[in-house]
Amino acid sequence: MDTTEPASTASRALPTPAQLRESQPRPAALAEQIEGHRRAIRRILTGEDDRLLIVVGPCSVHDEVAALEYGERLATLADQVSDRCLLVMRAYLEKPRTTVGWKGLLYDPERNGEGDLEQGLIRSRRLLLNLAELGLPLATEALNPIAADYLGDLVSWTAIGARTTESQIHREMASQMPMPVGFKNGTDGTHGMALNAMKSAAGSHHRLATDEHGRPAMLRTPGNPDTHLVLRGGRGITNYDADSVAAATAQLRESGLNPAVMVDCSHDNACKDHERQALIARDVMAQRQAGNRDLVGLMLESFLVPGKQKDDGELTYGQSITDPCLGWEATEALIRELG
Ligand SMILES: O=C[C@H](O)[C@H](O)COP(=O)(O)O
Ligand SMILES: C=C(OP(=O)(O)O)C(=O)O
Repeated sequence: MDTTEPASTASRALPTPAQLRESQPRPAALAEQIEGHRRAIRRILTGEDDRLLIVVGPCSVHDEVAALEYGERLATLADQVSDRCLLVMRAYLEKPRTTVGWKGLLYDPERNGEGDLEQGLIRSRRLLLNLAELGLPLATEALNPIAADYLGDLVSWTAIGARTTESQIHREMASQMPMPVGFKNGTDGTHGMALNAMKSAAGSHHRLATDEHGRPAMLRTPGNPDTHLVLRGGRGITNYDADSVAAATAQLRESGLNPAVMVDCSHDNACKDHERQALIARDVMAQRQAGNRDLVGLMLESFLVPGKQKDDGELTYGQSITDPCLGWEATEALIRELG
């Protein structure tokens, strides 16, 4: 028998979601703005609004100053293209890792491996408030269900990532979310599990969760009718081409689900080559122009400076430390061309 003691686990109390929200409240005008953004996204998903939904921004936020500068530029562009596109900024504070790695501003804001969830939560909420004040709708990936309780009131569109689409816990969480939710296809490139996720999230669940005061609670969820599929490729297979999109939308229809699809131009669709994102976006637009109105949205990973860098010394301002991103100039030119 192995008698080795497990490594000791240190515990640090955190503010409750209610306490954090109270210390950094969402003003009433912002609440109205966010509800308006959620409605606008829903209208695109149901086809009532023909504009293109574009979720665009850094793979991850590691530097709030650079994220805010990006947000300012995006807000200006969003106004200029608003007749054709609805731009939603990726403000991703939690990163799912294939094995291990930095998990995002929320967990380890100083990126020194020590972790500081209290500061991470405070800084994440402050950043979302500052970005929302720019008038931008915001997107995040909801990874830890408890984190969503601290930040979800500031978010207009949520992703459930490729690594968690099959998780019942995430489907239950999505079923309670007050905003549209995109389920990514799995990391193997198949989309069946995302369709199952949409069916599950549409229904009501009894969730074992915590309430806004951090107390364990049984929550009965209302079900979320505003979910959709995000095609992101997987294991060397891309799935943004017309045949793959047609196969996915046919299956969505057969399952009685909304056929509205977003193509993630990054991740396995781009084989992690950020420059391919523009080619993919143009291919999707050509499909739209050829009459495919099930294609309602695009996701782009984009930051101020193109590419990515290792986080092991002096950093280049505005460049990703996770997946490679399009730079600002290429992003702006591409978005002006789309729609
Ligand atoms: O979007 C970011 C990454 O693709 C995801 O977090 C996985 O990253 P990793 O494979 O580098 O851990
Ligand atoms: C992690 C992400 O995507 P995926 O779940 O598709 O890998 C992401 O969009 O940051």
